[in-house]
Amino acid sequence: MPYHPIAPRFDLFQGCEIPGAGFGYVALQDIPKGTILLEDTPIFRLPEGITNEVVRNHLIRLPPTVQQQFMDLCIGYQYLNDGEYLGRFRANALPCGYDNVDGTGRKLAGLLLLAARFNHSCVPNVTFKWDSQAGVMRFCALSAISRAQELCIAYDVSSLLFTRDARRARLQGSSGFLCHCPACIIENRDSDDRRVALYKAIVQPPQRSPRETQIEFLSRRYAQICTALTLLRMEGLSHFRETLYFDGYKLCEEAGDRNNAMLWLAQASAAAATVGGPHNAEVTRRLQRANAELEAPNQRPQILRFPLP
Ligand SMILES: C[S@@+](CC[C@H](N)C(=O)[O-])C[C@H]1O[C@@H](n2cnc3c(N)ncnc32)[C@H](O)[C@@H]1O
Repeated sequence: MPYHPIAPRFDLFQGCEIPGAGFGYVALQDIPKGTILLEDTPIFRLPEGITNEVVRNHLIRLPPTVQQQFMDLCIGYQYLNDGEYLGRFRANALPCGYDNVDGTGRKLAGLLLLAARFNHSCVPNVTFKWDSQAGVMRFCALSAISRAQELCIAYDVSSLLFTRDARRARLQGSSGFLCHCPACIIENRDSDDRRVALYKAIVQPPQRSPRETQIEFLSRRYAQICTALTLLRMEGLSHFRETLYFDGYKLCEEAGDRNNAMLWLAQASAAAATVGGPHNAEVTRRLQRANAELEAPNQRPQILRFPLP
């Protein structure tokens, strides 16, 4: 049965001018965390390395109103040399799965006419995930959003763990604009320090030193994970919680602390559902396995070493 995307929730948000960032979306009322805001179907999906002519050829097959909507999209100055079609495509497309039709498995980017109006923020409150079965990109509220707040996605999730200057440089290089989001508009050394600590905890987790016992190392890593979860909250970030909870789960398993492993895994699953929708296959599989194992009475541990923070 063909999938019918939900209608955009224009009862919850509307488009308007955003100072310093062109057009964007703003909440019309308080929006609860997890609310599906938009399911958008790409007008076309294309691989990397295409030409202006290829984009034009896809566009001219579409109805004139769609062509006009495409031509109304913004084109960042660093894409001007690409030509008016490829430039607009590159400035507005989002990653939309892989090419499984021609067997190449190439990464594809898709042009979503409504979603192209989401601005970027380094404190994103909207997340998106490509649903390959339904052929739609789904946008959900990553946190509770207050009335009049702008709805923003992260164009580059990995750069959320950089300092303000590094984030701005990365976005200027990749997307051609100077970020004016709430986290970038004023310099904040404390925020920079927090993001550096988060980068270390998430991207460069520590190795066990030769002087440490295994339990000393696990305790040190556990303290770092708990601190990182607090820092994410202080920075207003909802991404990466899944990774940290999952690391907490593995740590508890390594320590033989199965009861707490289970609790950490449940948190990883809940965090994964918030960021990526309810179907994170790996976390779901491990959760089922851990549930089954915990049902065996002889697996129950006596010691609770690594409780959730
Ligand atoms: C995909 S479009 C988003 C919608 C766009 N604002 C519009 O008017 O159509 C990306 C462009 O929006 C602007 N933009 C998005 N996020 C921004 C931000 N955080 N700070 C400043 N400009 C931003 C930049 O001009 C960028 O090239």
